[in-house]
Amino acid sequence: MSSLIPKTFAKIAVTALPEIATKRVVSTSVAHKQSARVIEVDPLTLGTCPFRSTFEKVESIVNPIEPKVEPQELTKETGIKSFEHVPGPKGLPILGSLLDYFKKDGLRFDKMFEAFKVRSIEFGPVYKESIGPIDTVVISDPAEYAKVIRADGKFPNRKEMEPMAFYREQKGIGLGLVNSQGEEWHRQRSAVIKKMLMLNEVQDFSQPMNVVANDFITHLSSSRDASGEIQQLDKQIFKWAMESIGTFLFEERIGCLNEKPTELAQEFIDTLQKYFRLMQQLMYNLPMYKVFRTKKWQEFEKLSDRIMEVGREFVDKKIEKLQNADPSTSQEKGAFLTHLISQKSLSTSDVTSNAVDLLSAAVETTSNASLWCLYNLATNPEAQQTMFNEINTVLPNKEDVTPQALSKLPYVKAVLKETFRKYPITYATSRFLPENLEVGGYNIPAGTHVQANLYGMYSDAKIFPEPEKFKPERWLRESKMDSQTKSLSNLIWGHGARMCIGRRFAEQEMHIMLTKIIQNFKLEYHHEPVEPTLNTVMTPDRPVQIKFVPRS
Ligand code: HEM
Repeated sequence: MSSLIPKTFAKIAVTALPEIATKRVVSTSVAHKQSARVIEVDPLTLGTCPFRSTFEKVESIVNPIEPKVEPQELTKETGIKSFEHVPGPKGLPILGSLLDYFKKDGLRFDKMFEAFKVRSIEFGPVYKESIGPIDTVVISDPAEYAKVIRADGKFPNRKEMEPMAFYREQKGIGLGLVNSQGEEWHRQRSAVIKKMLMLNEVQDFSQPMNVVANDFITHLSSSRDASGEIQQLDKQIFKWAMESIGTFLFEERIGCLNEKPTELAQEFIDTLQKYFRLMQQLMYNLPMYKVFRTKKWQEFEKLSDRIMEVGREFVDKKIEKLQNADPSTSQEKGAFLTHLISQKSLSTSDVTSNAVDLLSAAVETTSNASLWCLYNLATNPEAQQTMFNEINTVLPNKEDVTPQALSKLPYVKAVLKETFRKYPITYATSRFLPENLEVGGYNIPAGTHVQANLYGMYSDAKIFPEPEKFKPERWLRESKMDSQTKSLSNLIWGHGARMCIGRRFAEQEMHIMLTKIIQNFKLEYHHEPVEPTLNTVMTPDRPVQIKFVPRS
């Protein structure tokens, strides 16, 4: 048992991208057994990654790749230093630097983004750290990380969300898009990608997003207390996020924003909130649940059972409806579940797993990103006024926020980008290298876990002058920022073939909702500053008490 402790802690410690955890991570050993081959890249399957296109034109990708040169030889021939020379904290045998995270005033797992920054200042733009037996290489130089992006293969490997994956394995349920790997992941992704990343498919959904956002404004208006603040604002935004993605996935309103949410909606919100909270606790703690069924695990299992059950109910209901539908009218535009069910490559269990994956990946991310946006706007009245003026010019009569209107609202988009820069909710990327790679003058062997230190890059004064200031202007077309630096904002969504599949959806729904909030309310903040902490994603460390003053 004692040997389990450092190992499992290490897994937790390096879980920088919260949607992910360790385990069946590296397929490089398999990759090495196969011979190198060139794979034609289908841009649709690959996904759109503007960051990638800035740095290179992808014509072909070699994956999986046979290492052509052994690390030592590479070092001798080219002067590139071997992996052993990568700087980093020394640490103890087996434990590595683990104890640094338990010292008084030391580094903290719930502030891993700060730990990355502190380490990179001490050890440089490429450093390695062993927390337990796992080596992680953290890269803080965008040009060096661009090499990792270029090396991203057709089947990029990332860490799993461990409790979620473990639950599904125990229950014999498909791992779904978030946690599956290799060809299995590709199969799932190919079935979903058209609906999620195609611009016109997502734009078709702007009208229902407007309806949900309008309901949210009504909900906020009636939730204001005597001082104009909204208690448990995070919970209210969570309801919006769930209603928005739920409407898209299940093709029907869930009822989260009703004055009295339906029983199912209320139960689903409570279940999901508890689920995320528990997931965080399980991810950032010893996974004793793998050894015996701890109390927390039993609770997590119960919540997961319920979530899968509700997902299954929605899917079954839809299947029944489709079976009874008139074929000439069953082609619903933008209907996501209908599309998934129609995919011959997916079983009903796959459909349920993917629907539940999308729901859980969508709610926590968009609700926290929106909360940070509102906080930034409330604490930066000038930026808020500029945003209001822009919205008022484009939509003087509070018309629907259409894709056409959004194309004329660059400042609204800049507010979201600047929010991600200040509070990168996914504060680091995660990849297992598919091939040996030179990064920063060191040879990093295939299979190594590497991460881009987004929080470090985004708060680096050499890259973003006055990083502590909230300045959406820096993202506008007319700003002096070079295009390579601008493209860094894309990394919040990951990169390459495995970048966030909900990106277009998330951006559109957040742009619409934020536009409507600023149209209807002036935001004020009269409390102590809020600090970021990790709660699966980067969240405010206390309730955000924003005053919502209705605009006349
Ligand atoms: C603020 C909003 C969001 C952010 C910042 C975000 C960020 C990310 C990141 C960084 C990844 C990992 C990408 C990689 O490894 O390259 C990811 C994956 C994923 N995201 Fe998002 N996400 C957001 C919203 C959403 C939404 C709304 C959905 C669903 C509608 C979604 C569904 C997913 C899924 C399914 C994956 C796994 C994709 C795969 O492995 O193929 N996300 N997201």
